[in-house]
Amino acid sequence: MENNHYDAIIIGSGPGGEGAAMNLSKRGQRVAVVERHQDVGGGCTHWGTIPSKALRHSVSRLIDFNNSPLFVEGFHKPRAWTFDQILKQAASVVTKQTRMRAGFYNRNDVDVIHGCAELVDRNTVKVVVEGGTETITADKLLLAPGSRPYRPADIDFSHPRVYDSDTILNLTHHPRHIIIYGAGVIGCEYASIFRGLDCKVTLIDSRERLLSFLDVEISDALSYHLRSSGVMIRHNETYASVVGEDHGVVVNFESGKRLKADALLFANGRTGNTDTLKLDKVGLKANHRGQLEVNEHYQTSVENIYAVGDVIGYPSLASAAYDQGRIAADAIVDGKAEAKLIGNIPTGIYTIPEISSVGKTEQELTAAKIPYEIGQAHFSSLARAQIANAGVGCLKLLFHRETKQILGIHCFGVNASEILHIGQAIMEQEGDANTIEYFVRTTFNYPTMAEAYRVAALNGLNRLF
Ligand SMILES: Cc1cc2nc3c(=O)[nH]c(=O)nc-3n(C[C@H](O)[C@H](O)[C@H](O)COP(=O)(O)OP(=O)(O)OC[C@H]3O[C@@H](n4cnc5c(N)ncnc54)[C@H](O)[C@@H]3O)c2cc1C
Ligand SMILES: NC(=O)c1ccc[n+]([C@@H]2O[C@H](COP(=O)([O-])OP(=O)(O)OC[C@H]3O[C@@H](n4cnc5c(N)ncnc54)[C@H](O)[C@@H]3O)[C@@H](O)[C@H]2O)c1
Repeated sequence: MENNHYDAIIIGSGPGGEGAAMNLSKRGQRVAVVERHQDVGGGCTHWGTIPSKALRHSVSRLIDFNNSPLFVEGFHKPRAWTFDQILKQAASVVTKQTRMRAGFYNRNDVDVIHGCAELVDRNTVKVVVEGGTETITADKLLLAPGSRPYRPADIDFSHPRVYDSDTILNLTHHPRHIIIYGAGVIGCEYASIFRGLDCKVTLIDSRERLLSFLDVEISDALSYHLRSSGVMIRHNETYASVVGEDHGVVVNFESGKRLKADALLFANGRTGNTDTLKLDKVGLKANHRGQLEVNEHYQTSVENIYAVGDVIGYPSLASAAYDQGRIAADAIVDGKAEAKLIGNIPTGIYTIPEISSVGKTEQELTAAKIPYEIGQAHFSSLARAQIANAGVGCLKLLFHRETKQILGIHCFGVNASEILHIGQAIMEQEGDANTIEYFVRTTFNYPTMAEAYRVAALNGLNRLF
C-alpha cells in the first residue's frame, strides 16, 4: 500500500499534466500520472494541436510548390495530395512526439498508469485498467483531463460522413465537398487545410465575422484570403438539422437554406472531460461546458485538488496549459504560486495565411479611448518576403501616441506566429523599456522577416505630429 501513495497524482498527460508532472518531479515530489489513452501526450499530441499543425504544414508546402515557378516548370497540372496521404505524414510526427514525451516521464521517474481515473475521495483515485482496477492515493490531486469536441444531441455523429475534430483524423475518403460547421479557430484552420487539398469548402459561421476576437483588419484579411482561395463562407447561419445520406450529408439551416456535401466537419465548441471523473465524490461540480472553476493558484474549491488546461476554460491553449501546469506544481509544493500566467496570452492561428496577435486590438483601444497610432509593414515590401515568394501578409503595431508604448501586435502571413514573439519580448518589458522606438534603434539582420518591425515602427512614428 505504501508504494501506492504519492505526493501528487495527475489525471491527464496533455501539456497541462506534463508541465505539472515535470515541475513536481524536479522539485522532488513522488508523482503518478494517470492517462486513459494508450500513449502519453494528451489530446494536444493525438487529436488536436500536433496533427492539425502537421496537416497544415504539408498543405502549405504543397501550395508553395504549386505556386513556385521553379518547381512547376514542365508540369502541366498541379501536384495534388489526398487527406489520407498527408495524414500519414502527420502520424509520423505524432509518433515522434509521443516517444519524446514518454521519455520525459521515464527520465524523471514519474509513474505513468494507463487507465481511466475516477475520484473516490479527495485523496484517492481509482484507475480502471485493463482487466481490473488499481487504487492510488496522494496528498494532492491535479486534474488535467482536457476537453473534447462538443457534440449536440440532435446530430448523429455515428454517421460515417459526419465528423468532429477528433474523428476527422480517421477520414479515409477524399471529400470533393466538405461543409465545416463552426468558424472558430478549428473550423478556420481545417477550412485552409481542405481547401489546400483542392476540396470544395463551405465554412459556416454562426456569427457575422470570422474570429471576432481578432483585430478587425486581420479578421477581414483572413476572410478575404480564405474567399480568394475558394472557400465559401456563410455568416449568421445556424443549422436546423443534419441529415446523413448514403454518400453524403445534407444540412438544413434555420434560414431555410440547404447544403449538401460529401462530408460534414462539426467544429463548434469544446466540452471539458469531467463527465467520467465522479466529481461528486469530492464535492466538485463542473459548469454546463464541463469546466471547473479555480483560483489564481489553480486550486479548486477543494483545498488539495487543483486543475489546469482546457478543463478550466479560457484560454484553452496548449501553450497556456503547459505554463498553468508548471505554476500549479509550484502551488502544490509551496502552498502558493509566485509565478502567474502572463496577462497578454499570444494567439497563433495556423490558417493559410497564418495569423498571430498579442495585446489590444484597434476596436478595444478605441472603446477604451486610448490615443493610439498604427505602424504597418506589408510583407510585399520586404526583401526576404520577395525572395521567399511570401508577399501576402503584414505586421501591424499599435502604440500609444504619447508614451510610444506598444499596446498590441497583429500579424498575418508566413511565419506570423514566430514573428510575433520578437515584438512580444519588447511589449512585455516594464516601464520605458516597452517602446516602439526600440525597433528603430536596433539593427536587424538583412534580409529578414523580422525587419518588418523596423519598417512598421518607422511607418508609425512618421504618423506622429
Ligand atoms: C484541432 C485542434 C487544434 C489545436 N491547435 C492548437 C494550437 O495550434 N495551439 C495551441 O496552443 N492549442 C491548440 N489547441 C488546443 C490544445 O490542444 C489544448 O488547449 C490542449 O491540448 C489542452 O491541454 P490539456 O493538458 O488541458 O489537455 P489534453 O491535451 O486534452 O490532454 C488531456 C488528457 O487527459 C486524458 N484524460 C481525460 N480524462 C481522463 C481520465 N478520466 N482518466 C485518465 N486520463 C484522462 C485524455 O486522454 C488526454 O490524453 C488545439 C485543439 C484542437 C482540438
Ligand atoms: N491555433 C490555436 O491556437 C488553436 C487551434 C485550434 C483550436 N484551438 C482551441 O480550440 C478551441 C476552438 O474551438 P472551436 O473552434 O470549436 O470553437 P469556439 O471555441 O470558437 O466555439 C465555437 C462556438 O461554440 C460555442 N460553444 C463552445 N463550447 C460549447 C459547448 N460546450 N456547448 C455549447 N456551445 C459551445 C461557443 O460559444 C462558440 O459560439 C478554442 O478553445 C481554441 O483555443 C486553438
